[in-house]
Amino acid sequence: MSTSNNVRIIARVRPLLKNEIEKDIVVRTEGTAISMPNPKNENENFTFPFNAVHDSESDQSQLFSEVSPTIKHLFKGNDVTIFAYGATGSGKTYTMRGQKSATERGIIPRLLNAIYRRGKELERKSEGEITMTATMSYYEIYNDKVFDLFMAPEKRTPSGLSLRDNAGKTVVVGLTEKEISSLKEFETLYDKANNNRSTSATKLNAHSSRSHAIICVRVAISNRDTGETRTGTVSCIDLAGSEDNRRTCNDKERMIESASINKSLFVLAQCVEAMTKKQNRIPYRESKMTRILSLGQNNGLTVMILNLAPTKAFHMDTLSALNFANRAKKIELKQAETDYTPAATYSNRQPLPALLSKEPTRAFGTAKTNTTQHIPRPSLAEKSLKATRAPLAAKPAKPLHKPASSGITKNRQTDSRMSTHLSSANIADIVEKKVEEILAARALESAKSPPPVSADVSFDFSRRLELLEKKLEKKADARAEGLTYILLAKQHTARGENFSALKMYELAQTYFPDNPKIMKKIAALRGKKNSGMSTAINILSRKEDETSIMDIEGGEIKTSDVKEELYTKETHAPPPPMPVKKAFAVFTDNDRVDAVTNWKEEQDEQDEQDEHVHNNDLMDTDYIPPADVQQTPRTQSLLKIINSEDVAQIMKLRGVGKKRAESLAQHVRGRREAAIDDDEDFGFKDLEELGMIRGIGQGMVENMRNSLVA
Ligand SMILES: Nc1ncnc2c1ncn2[C@@H]1O[C@H](COP(=O)(O)OP(=O)(O)OP(=O)(O)O)[C@@H](O)[C@H]1O
Repeated sequence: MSTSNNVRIIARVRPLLKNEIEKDIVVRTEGTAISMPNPKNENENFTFPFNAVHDSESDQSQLFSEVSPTIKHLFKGNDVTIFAYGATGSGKTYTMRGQKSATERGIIPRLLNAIYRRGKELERKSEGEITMTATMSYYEIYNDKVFDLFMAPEKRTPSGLSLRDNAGKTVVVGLTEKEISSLKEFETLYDKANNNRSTSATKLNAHSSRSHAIICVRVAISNRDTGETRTGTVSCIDLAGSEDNRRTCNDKERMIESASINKSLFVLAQCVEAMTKKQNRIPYRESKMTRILSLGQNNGLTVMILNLAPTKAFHMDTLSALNFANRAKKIELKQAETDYTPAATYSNRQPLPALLSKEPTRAFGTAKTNTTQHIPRPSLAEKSLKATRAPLAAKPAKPLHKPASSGITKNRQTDSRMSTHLSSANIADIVEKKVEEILAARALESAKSPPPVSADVSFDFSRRLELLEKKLEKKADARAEGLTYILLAKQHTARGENFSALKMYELAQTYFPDNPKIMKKIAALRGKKNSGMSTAINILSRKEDETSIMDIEGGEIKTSDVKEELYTKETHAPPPPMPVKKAFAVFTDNDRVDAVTNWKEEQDEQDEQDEHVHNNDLMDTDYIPPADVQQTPRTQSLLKIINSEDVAQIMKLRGVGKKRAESLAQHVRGRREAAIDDDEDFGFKDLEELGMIRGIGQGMVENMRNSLVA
């Protein structure tokens, strides 16, 4: 047995696609590191070391050599998680699934192939004493709901399948499990199931995955002579792409999908951050995807493939993904039960730099070059196991055919022991978790055999469990929905769409009626309408091939380089006559996550007392611009013209033809019609909001604004 890190992060840069050109390449491989320039200052370079790096020349079989060593671990009865992370169009599906031809098959079919070969070899060598069975389940998480991919979409129940915790593992209740006896059988099932997956075309990828697809293969190795069976599960996850809605030109439905995708990736980032900071509470339960991944919860090996697109068009998304991976790299988990010795066939590798990496995670966009130093230190295996596990680490659930009272007594003992350290909210969590465990055990039992008529489980108790189960499900759904509104609100806030943000917070409030943070945000956003202060606005405008800062102050617009932090924060200023500085950054939702979490890091010390508020990470890290911002006269005139819905007036603005003017007027009309009260201020509130309209953009807004006399 040896000490080893349980998380390996491999970067993979995909080759150029037909429509991409060499001169646009910004991502370079340097041994086991990835380097790319700062989008704001090309003279600066960011460097990120990984366990291994695969450049565009590396083929599917070379990449698979990173994963194949985990099979040994799996056959010893341990769990393995392999996931692909990256922006839309960066090559996740290609990596996990691949193409039909033998050379281009991805990790999943190769893994299955290798499992079969190993199983057959074991059977042959042991002359039948050892046998292997493999069962497969395949599901997707779409809009935070779990759907069985073995089931055709028209047969799905809209609310999806529910999750239960069982002995520290998350179980998807009612999921089809199919035994697969040959590779051929696997391929037929896999192909058929993939047709049930939710994909759609975005501007960035014609077959973009809109869901997280998770394939689980349970491998059971049985010894005929001893009667012993060891079971390990490998989960392969093709995560949905993180994306910038403005670049993908997503419509409303796609935006909701994106909100959900980004929410789970947001929570994933939060989990990773919590693990790296060795926080006791890892918020993995906040989204279904992180719950199922159980990153940092179960004792297993994790291989994360960070897929990167090489060109400038993906610059920000790539930085965001690298930033995410940089955090994940710091995860140190329990000492592995077995050696995890990666294959030595690929040259671009480095032995576990993640374990040695000591540098705290830094935000992107700061002026310094991000080069990680490797400082050896002793293993923190045992310590970090405690740190990375949630304090409520589950004990195996008592099967229901045992006297119910014994299970309950035990739960009580555990709870009272913990209650000296935990808040009442956490105790409620424990109780909820225990009930879920019991329900999960029951779900598993009933899946195996028809429900026994047990004298131990009284009718009353069963009924109580059922009611609790229903209550929990309802609660989870409502909570997920409420969180989605909060996330949407955050996204609108990030884009300066305060009107829509307010609407979203109001919707969220119906799910969390007494939440003081939401109340505060609503009050701030309502108050924003009545603000009256002078402003200097920094707008970070992002175009396909250049990024610049525009300083708008008293009607003057000038372009300048970013000198300090890219993901700027709004700075609060005292009341008039002092001007308030508002820094507004237009960036992707993922960048937003980074920005929010980086901002949070700085605020952490001041905000510690605030932390207990409803234990809600989405709410805790939310950030609302100050309400006290005043617009310049020119901005006000522009907004007045647009909000007038007068096509003739709008057409007088520079660069605006009839079609565009009509479209702008129509947007305003739509907002007016959507307004709830007659006296509601429905018009566009600021330039950023205007720039977010499809086909307008910040450049056009600037143009229109410049055509007005100050
Ligand atoms: N290593 C590679 N070699 C050759 N082609 C690749 C490679 N990686 C990706 N591609 C191609 O790039 C395109 C985008 O890849 P893919 O669909 O896998 O992206 P994705 O990250 O899964 O996107 P999404 O999140 O939108 O589903 C596809 O045409 C794919 O065939």
